[in-house]
Amino acid sequence: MDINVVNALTYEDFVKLFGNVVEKCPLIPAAIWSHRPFKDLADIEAHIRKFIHSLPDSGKEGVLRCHPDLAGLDLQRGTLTRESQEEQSQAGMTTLDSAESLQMYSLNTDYKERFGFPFVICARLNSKADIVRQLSERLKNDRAVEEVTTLCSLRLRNIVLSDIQTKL
Ligand SMILES: NC(=O)NC1=NC(=O)NC1=O
Repeated sequence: MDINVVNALTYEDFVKLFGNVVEKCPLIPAAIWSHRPFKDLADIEAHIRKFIHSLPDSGKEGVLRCHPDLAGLDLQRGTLTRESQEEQSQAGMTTLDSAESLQMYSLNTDYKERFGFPFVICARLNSKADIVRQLSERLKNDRAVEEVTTLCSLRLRNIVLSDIQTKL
């Protein structure tokens, strides 16, 4: 998709197209719209990263809390966003056996109790085994915001590198 097409979008169409590049945080594309015209896709990504990293810790934690647990209640209830559903199923979260589901529930619960926000990882870039390993390891330390910006970049590319007209 041509960056000039993105730059010509109304505010409403821009948020309609990019509103969920950061899970359930339409505020972020709504805020960076002010920075158009964008040079290219990387410029859009840079503005989103800058916005997220400029947030106070409470704001960063709020962004993390907008992410559904992997293999959590939203998945079981069928209430995931389209993007999350695709990402979680691609990472094997929809085909866990009962022991794996229990392990994910237990690790996610421990993680939220320890940090006060959910474990977030870019599911598209990790296998089921990677996710369990990272979740276990990160119970010791955390790099969740980097995962959010990586996740966002993949969603952004998915939109920008596809046919814009079909999404408006
Ligand atoms: N807690 C999470 O990491 N959730 C997710 N990661 C993804 O890539 N998609 C999600 O829904």
